[in-house]
Amino acid sequence: MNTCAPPLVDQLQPLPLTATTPGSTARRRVLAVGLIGPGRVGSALLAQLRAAQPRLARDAGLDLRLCGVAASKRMWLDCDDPELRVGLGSGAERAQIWRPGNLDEFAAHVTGDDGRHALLIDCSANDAVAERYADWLAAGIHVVTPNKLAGSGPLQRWHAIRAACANGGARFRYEATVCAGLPIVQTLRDLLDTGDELLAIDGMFSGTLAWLCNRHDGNHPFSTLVREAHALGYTEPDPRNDLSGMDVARKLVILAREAGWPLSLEEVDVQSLVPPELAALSPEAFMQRLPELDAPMASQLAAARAGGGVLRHVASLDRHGHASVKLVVLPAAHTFAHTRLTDNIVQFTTRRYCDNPLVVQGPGAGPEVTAAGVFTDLLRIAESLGVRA
Ligand SMILES: NC(=O)c1ccc[n+]([C@@H]2O[C@H](COP(=O)([O-])OP(=O)(O)OC[C@H]3O[C@@H](n4cnc5c(N)ncnc54)[C@H](O)[C@@H]3O)[C@@H](O)[C@H]2O)c1
Ligand SMILES: N[C@@H](CCO)C(=O)O
Repeated sequence: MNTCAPPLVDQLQPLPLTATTPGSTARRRVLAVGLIGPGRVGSALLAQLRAAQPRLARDAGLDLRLCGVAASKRMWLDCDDPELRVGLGSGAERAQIWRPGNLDEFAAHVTGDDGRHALLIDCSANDAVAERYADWLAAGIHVVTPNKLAGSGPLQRWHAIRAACANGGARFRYEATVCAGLPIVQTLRDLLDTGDELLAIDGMFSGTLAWLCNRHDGNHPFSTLVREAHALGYTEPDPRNDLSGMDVARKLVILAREAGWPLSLEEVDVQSLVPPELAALSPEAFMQRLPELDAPMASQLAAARAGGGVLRHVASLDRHGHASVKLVVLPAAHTFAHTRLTDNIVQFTTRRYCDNPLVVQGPGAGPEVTAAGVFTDLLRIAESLGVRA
């Protein structure tokens, strides 16, 4: 939800992404795009792509062609159509012709047979989609995703994805898997590529838990706040992934692997806020029993306050591969105590940034900012494309 007034910069002419003369076709590139997972993030991204298409064509010579949208059971092809409505609500369904979902057909359709550049965006939280990345990349299709399952899943699959990129030349970007739209993966990449050495990463990596810690002041039951965070699009599709600490653990694994450390999810020491008796329920049954978290969370809050501290969800990773995720009590003067709303904060301690770590901070969850992170990845790939079609 974006409640900010339009910034002044919107009134200025945007700068070109590449050195094109407006209207010139000298550097005009076509990028065919398919979106998988039109949920909260996917729908926000569709809206952003639609809004940016004319500007990108005019100022950057980039012809962004939205060729299809695939949901869990059905897909819609040939949707490079100004009438395509975003959000895919009931009105949109009436306006579109859906076919049964088939990711092979979907990828082939986006790729086309005219040698154009093709890019698939996975905005699902589905492992079966992540399982396809290596094949798509090997076939020359670029992949962009906020889905953490490939980056934090089996190491063998992760290596296959990296190998497919190295061998096939297609690019895989996943900035939005860590802290939504914040530049975390790219910052780490830049540090390492310029010869710095990572010593540790510490911070708050959950927008949902940051927001819950900020809002949980004793005036509202914790369960009410979790429902609100879900409705605002901050949580994972199943909020237990946030409350269990597993979503943050996945982010640590993604960053560790980026640094070349072969960390696996099982190696992260994670403290869960979900009691064992609620862990195996269906998502719907879990949401019904959410109030069972109210009393334990109220008592954690009271204990923190009694000691003059605040509750914060903190994660750490060091160069020996030790990774931990937990709810802690911090002194009210601590840097992490002064974050707002869904703020994430990530501290990189490196050989260069040693006495005073490099810090990135800002909103770390929500459809708009996450979609913007995905869009940025798309643009980074588009910048590197040659003219083909
Ligand atoms: N919401 C955030 O703030 C945020 C931030 C960073 C990353 N993410 C990640 O972005 C992704 C999407 O999150 P969301 O909040 O939009 O979730 P969502 O549940 O709103 O959307 C997911 C969509 O994927 C679809 N889907 C599921 N399986 C599919 C399949 N096999 N093929 C095609 N579509 C399928 C679902 O039907 C749904 O429309 C997740 O991987 C999440 O971890 C979300
Ligand atoms: N559910 C996640 C989204 C961003 O990855 C969070 O709250 O941080």
